[in-house]
Amino acid sequence: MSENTRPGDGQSPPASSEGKRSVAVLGGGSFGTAMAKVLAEKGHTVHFWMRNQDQVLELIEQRTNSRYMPGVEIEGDLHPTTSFASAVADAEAVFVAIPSKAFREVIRTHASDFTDGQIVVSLTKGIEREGFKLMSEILQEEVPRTRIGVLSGPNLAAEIVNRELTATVIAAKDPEMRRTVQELLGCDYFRVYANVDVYGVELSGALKNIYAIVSGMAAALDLGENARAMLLTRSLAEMSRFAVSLGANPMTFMGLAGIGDLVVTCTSSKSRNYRVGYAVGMGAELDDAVAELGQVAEGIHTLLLVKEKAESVGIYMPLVKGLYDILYGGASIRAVINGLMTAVQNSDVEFILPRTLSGQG
Ligand SMILES: NC(=O)C1=CN([C@@H]2O[C@H](COP(=O)(O)OP(=O)(O)OC[C@H]3O[C@@H](n4cnc5c(N)ncnc54)[C@H](O)[C@@H]3O)[C@@H](O)[C@H]2O)C=CC1
Ligand SMILES: O=C(CO)COP(=O)(O)O
Repeated sequence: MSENTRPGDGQSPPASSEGKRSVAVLGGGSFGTAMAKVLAEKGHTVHFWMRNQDQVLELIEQRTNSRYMPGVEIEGDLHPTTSFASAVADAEAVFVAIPSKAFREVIRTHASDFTDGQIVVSLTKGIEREGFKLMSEILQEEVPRTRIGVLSGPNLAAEIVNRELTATVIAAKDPEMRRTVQELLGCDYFRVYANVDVYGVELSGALKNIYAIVSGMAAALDLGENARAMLLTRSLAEMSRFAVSLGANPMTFMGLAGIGDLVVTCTSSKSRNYRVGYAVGMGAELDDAVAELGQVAEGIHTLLLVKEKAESVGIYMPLVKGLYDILYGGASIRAVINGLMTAVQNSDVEFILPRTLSGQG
């Protein structure tokens, strides 16, 4: 599809003045920029908070964020700022795109700036080490009087900024909140579906990053199309086994936030996690691959936490274990693949035919 014919290009009617609402986006990286752009183009007043003053100035003067989204201009009523309090003060909804490592610290530092009943939506796909907490759980602890939700799905920022057709999922218990987020974000290139399984949607978004690293590695080794399908399917089996054991709804994994996000992240070199896996598969050291990326690849961190958690609750996760052995245990990729391929053969869909525990495959 050419730039001129993209559904959102100039044909997307901006929100009418009565549809114009005030929102905030926290985090000046790739995804914060993409979501600020969607919201501003929809015609809302967007308060865009980031810590870097130079980035704020560039956004004000040139309407670009060249460090994270070179060549992308943001139109509309955008208010970039380093003042957290002024960003969230009048916002009906606050969208948080802060990497998981800094998420609690940022929210805790500014907790008193949030207002009671304000909608706060996490866009972050990661897990906190201490207590294996998801971002919505952190929000619940730090800003308990807000209304909390999670947005997750196959949402590559690099495509959203070009108005390429995208769908996502808002997960929240409160139906009114789900509707509000659908209204705020939905437009002719961005569709928002709803789910009530907050835990499943959120955990799925974090887990798929691990498998994107694995897939990137497999692509570097040119393992073939059958292998790619096997890997994707067994990744889905493994992540859903883990998440369901912790309380997620298995059906969530059939949706956009499950299989949808897994497919896009495991098959696209636009995914940072996939790129890290690819680089390691080509022989790079992990630290060099991450440094070269210059952006967050949550899966590296999530891998450690999930490996630990899976062992502590006794969930069999051979792909997580294999990736951990490669990245942190010095195992060769070929030896790990060989181990996986020669493990005892087991059931395909374990929700239909339960896995035999002796045949850990
Ligand atoms: N980029 C993408 O395509 C998507 C990303 N996400 C998720 O969004 C989250 C954020 O990722 P990106 O924006 O892509 O990362 P990024 O690496 O592009 O940017 C991270 C941003 O966070 C800021 N940051 C880091 N520590 C901070 C702190 N202590 N205080 C204030 N700001 C801080 C950085 O300055 C930077 O602006 C991640 O959890 C990621 O998984 C979710 C969907 C799509
Ligand atoms: O979550 C994403 C797409 O849905 C982005 O994935 P990466 O963080 O690997 O770029």
